[in-house]
Amino acid sequence: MVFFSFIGICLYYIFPIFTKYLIDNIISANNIKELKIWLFLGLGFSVFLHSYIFYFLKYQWDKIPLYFSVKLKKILLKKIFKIKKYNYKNFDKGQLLNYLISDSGTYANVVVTYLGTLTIGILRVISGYIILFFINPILSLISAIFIPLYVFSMGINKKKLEQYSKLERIKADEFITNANKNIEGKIHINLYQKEQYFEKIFEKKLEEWKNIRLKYSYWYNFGKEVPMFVNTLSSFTIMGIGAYYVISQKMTLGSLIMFSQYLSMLFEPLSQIAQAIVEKHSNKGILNRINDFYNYKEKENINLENENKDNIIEIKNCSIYTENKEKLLEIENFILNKRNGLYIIKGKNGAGKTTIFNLLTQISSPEMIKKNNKNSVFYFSKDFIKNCSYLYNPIYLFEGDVKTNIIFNNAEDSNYLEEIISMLNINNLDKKVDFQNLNISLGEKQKIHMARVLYFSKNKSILLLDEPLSNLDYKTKENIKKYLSKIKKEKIILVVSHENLFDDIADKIYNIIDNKFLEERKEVVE
Ligand SMILES: Nc1ncnc2c1ncn2[C@@H]1O[C@H](COP(=O)(O)OP(=O)(O)OP(=O)(O)O)[C@@H](O)[C@H]1O
Repeated sequence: MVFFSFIGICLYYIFPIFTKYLIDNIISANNIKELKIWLFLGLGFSVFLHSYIFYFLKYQWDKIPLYFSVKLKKILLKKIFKIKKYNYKNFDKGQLLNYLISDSGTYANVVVTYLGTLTIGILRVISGYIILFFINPILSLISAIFIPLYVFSMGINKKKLEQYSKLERIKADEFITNANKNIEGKIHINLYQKEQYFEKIFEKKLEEWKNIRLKYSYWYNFGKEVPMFVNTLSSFTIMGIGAYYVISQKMTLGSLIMFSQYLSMLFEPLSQIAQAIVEKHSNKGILNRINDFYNYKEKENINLENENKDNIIEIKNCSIYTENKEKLLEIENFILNKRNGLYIIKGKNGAGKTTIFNLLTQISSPEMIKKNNKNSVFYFSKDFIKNCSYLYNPIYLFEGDVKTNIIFNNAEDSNYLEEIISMLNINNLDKKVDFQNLNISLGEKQKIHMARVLYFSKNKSILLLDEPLSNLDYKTKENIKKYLSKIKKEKIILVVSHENLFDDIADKIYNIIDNKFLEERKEVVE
């Protein structure tokens, strides 16, 4: 690209020579015949020059930030997927959407434009200056005085721009989060006729963003205009001094006009450099946060206990706190050895049942666990997550048919899939799941969810089921019961349920009563 740009610069430099020739040789000699040739050549050259600039410089240059931003978007999504599950809650959804949709594009544009403009711009400034020096050394030296002034003017609003660019992004994130909520909640909002209420919140967020954006825009345009002022000032001054040279016949008019054309060619890259520097400052907020996110390092996995081969789970004298540091429950003794079976956890709403599952699968932070004394233990086997399939709520359906929603892109195990779907009475594997999942009923969603977790549990030894019976019909519930009583011989199944349907096939029942995790029914060892 630098090579193509260099050729472009050389071609560009031919134009002022045309002008000088026109003024000093054709106009002064009243040569109409040569004027026609001049016009013809000039036109041909302009077409060639601008075709070259359009294709090799503008179009090819444009590809670079586009390719870079596409690559960056892919990298950022990978990074999002790598964030530990329990740290994910610390990220704002709007912020992550902004990273993927807008910030990555701006980042690529700013970096590529900045580096490109600096390299090509400096090359153009140096070569342009050499030409000016050869035309008129004194005028070129006067022009040089303006260069440091120009450079200084580029950084005049640096601090303000950086400050507002950071703030602008924060407000944009909040706005995107809110916009996303409105889109997701549209039907609910309509049902309660609360459009005005949500519009007000939306407008408030929009207004906050707009006000910061205005301040940002003020400093952005101010920062761009100061170098332009230096530009005008310099060409104005130099033309005045040049006019003196022409009047005192030390320079021809053609040379002065050629000089002024080359001068504008010198100030053009300088303006572009100034522009690129202003862009860099004005997007500092984006550059910094993308860099920070890219370099984001997470705390190492908190190692809870040493490997204990006898038990799958061993929790003794521990308290579980919520993310807001409120005590949720105490577990005096919860030991699950490697004996297969069905274990039920009960308790009122908000007692902490799901939290236990989330802690075991590291969706909730291990920091929520507090050991009460030195004999306390919070242990689950290291490969717990690897060996477990978890019916995690809320239900997640994605674009694709029902079958894809069950097996993702896994190779199809037809017999196994058939066994699951007939047990769950699923008969619409080809049905497309629409944008809002409106064409899938609540019970159908729960069945797809259940089918997925069972399909993925084939080679796993632990199954965690959080409210597996929600919205299901009686027949399907009975089928699930039969199915679980069969597979409990091969797996450890932990179930959170408010229903008593599984009680008679359960090997043990736990209950959370008054914030205490208790064994309600001891295991019957056959
Ligand atoms: N990610 C979280 N951030 C903040 N608080 C949380 C989080 N997860 C759980 N909690 C708190 O923990 C409490 C217990 O939630 P949990 O989902 O474990 O209850 P549950 O026993 O499964 O209830 P339910 O039967 O209603 O599903 C909640 O009231 C909530 O305040």
